[in-house]
Amino acid sequence: MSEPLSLNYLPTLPRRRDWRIGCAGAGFIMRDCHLVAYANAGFNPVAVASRKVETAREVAAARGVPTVHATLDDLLRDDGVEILDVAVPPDAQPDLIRRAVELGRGRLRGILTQKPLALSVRDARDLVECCAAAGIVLAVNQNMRFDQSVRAAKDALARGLIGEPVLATIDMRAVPHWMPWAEGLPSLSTFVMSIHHLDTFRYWLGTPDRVLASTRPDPRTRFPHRDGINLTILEYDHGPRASAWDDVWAGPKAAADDHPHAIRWRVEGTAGLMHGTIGWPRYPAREPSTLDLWSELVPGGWHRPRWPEVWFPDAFVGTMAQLLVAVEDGTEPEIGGRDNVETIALCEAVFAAATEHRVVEMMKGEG
Ligand SMILES: NC(=O)C1=CN([C@@H]2O[C@H](COP(=O)(O)OP(=O)(O)OC[C@H]3O[C@@H](n4cnc5c(N)ncnc54)[C@H](OP(=O)(O)O)[C@@H]3O)[C@@H](O)[C@H]2O)C=CC1
Ligand SMILES: O=C1CO[C@H](CO)[C@@H](O)[C@@H]1O
Repeated sequence: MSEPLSLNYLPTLPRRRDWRIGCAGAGFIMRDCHLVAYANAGFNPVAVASRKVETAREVAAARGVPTVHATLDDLLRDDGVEILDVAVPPDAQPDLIRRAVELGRGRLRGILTQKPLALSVRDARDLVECCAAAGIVLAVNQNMRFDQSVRAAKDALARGLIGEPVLATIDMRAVPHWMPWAEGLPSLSTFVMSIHHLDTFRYWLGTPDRVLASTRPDPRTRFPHRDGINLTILEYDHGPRASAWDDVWAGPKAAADDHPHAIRWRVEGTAGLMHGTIGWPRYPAREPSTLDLWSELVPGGWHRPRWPEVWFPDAFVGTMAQLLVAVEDGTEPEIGGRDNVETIALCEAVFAAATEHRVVEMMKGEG
């Protein structure tokens, strides 16, 4: 093996680390990913609220957040909060954001929402317009773009290291832990899990021109749902094809003892190829994602750069950083609400293609 290839996989950090962040939601992702990452990065969460005050109290004590508000509305009214960080169920998020804009107008500088921004393009677009009209920067925690291997692959693509992209695939054989709020959502795996992979394809290759998809329920998930295992093909008129197998069943769990769950990705180009793994299925163990690259343009055979950071929780530095940088520079965030509207549109297209058994054409520039 040759010298490690130097790929840019880290986020750009803001000049100020002490932006005062208010945390709306205190569930798994806020407690174990957002707040852990912010502590590591030296960010400044000043207050937290949850639906139940006890949840917020526990998280504040565990993660050292100085102020607990009794209600979410109290947090949204907190004059000391400059940046709002939202992590509540997707069907509760739009109303919370609208209320945050109403109560934070003239004070709040930015909002970071969890993915999906909303469960429909219509709602997502409305949130973008509502924040823009109030002068609040809207960014989305669509954080697979900050998975270290996904980001490094984007750098390799942008530098033309594998030539023109031909085929990209993501093969997921892993079991997400659905939260209770997932029951009753209009879509399960498309908007909660596949969205990561669909957004990654958009990040690497852009928005596709059309979508083919198939879905079936997941035998492990006991509540009624339409989209469980998702099989998706994306077509780009300029050439590339992308495909994800989001196998959230992955066989009986006991079989995984000898054949561990995994997410593998691969991108082939006219002058090279790269493939990698996503370490998340081993969470909470810290297993870094990986990338191996071979290119006609980079001498030395296979390159296997490695890094210590992991997607969960380290990538959550990047999603907050992109918002803070945008607020400081007066620019659109790297993953702005407007961009995420197009990912929601892609989720809608995949869900329609799979459930209505038809090829769906994408409208570009949805945001
Ligand atoms: N980007 C990523 O990689 C990930 C994103 N997520 C997203 O983060 C969000 C939260 O997920 P997660 O932390 O796993 O879920 P949890 O169920 O662990 O936490 C949910 C949080 O939202 C609150 N909540 C529940 N229902 C409502 C409601 N109707 N209105 C307002 N608040 C409510 C809960 O309050 P209380 O407990 O006090 O009742 C709790 O604070 C989801 O949108 C999910 O899609 C999740 C995992 C990974
Ligand atoms: O990455 C993820 C892992 O699975 C979760 C569901 O359990 C998703 O919500 C999440 O975004």
